[in-house]
Amino acid sequence: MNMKRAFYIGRFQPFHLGHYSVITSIAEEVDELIIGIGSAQRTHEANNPFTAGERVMMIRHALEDIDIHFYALPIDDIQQNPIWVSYVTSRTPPFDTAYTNNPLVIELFEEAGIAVKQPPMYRREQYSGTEIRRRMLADEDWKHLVPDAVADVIDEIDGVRRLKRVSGTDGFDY
Ligand SMILES: Nc1ncnc2c1ncn2[C@@H]1O[C@H](COP(=O)(O)OP(=O)(O)OP(=O)(O)O)[C@@H](O)[C@H]1O
Ligand SMILES: NC(=O)c1ccc[n+]([C@@H]2O[C@H](COP(=O)(O)O)[C@@H](O)[C@H]2O)c1
Repeated sequence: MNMKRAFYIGRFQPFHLGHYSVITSIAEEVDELIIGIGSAQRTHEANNPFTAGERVMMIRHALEDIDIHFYALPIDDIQQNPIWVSYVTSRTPPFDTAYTNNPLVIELFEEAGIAVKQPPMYRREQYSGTEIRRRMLADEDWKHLVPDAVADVIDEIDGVRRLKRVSGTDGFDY
């Protein structure tokens, strides 16, 4: 059986409806999708508030209604860009296409001879991790920008409170 398998990487801090929209499109093109949870080691930081395990939960629950077989795999950063693609492929199922808009990731995959597809940006002004974290810190509405299941995970882990604490915006100095 010749399976069409693709790789989609992001930090997913948090997983939002832009990511969801990309994955629904990819699901129409491939049999299986490997979702790389990048910078897996980063957590409890203003730009990376959620753990790899929490991001696995977000993705697992958010994609329950999409008809695709996927693997969500945490991938730590390493210091050497030239061997990053080998590092990724050494811990993922085999794939033939990488989906990303990150210029460094595009460069590294293309140099390694792996086909890259750049998914079109979907309502980027709102569907952006940076914008969602900004709204969380400012007590503005953000739940409509993520799948309901992701909002539930963030509530369960008290994620907004953590983000405020690690960003130093809860009234304390760190
Ligand atoms: N609204 C969107 N529509 C389509 N693709 C998106 C959208 N937002 C992010 N992506 C893509 O998804 C991949 C993973 O993105 P990432 O997890 O960095 O989200 P982000 O919203 O860009 O986060 P941050 O603002 O925290 O950097 C990247 O290739 C990114 O370009
Ligand atoms: N040397 C490395 O570890 C290396 C190189 C390229 C991308 N990455 C990671 O890939 C991910 C790319 O995701 P984004 O497109 O969301 O930035 C990030 O987590 C980034 O740190 C790591």
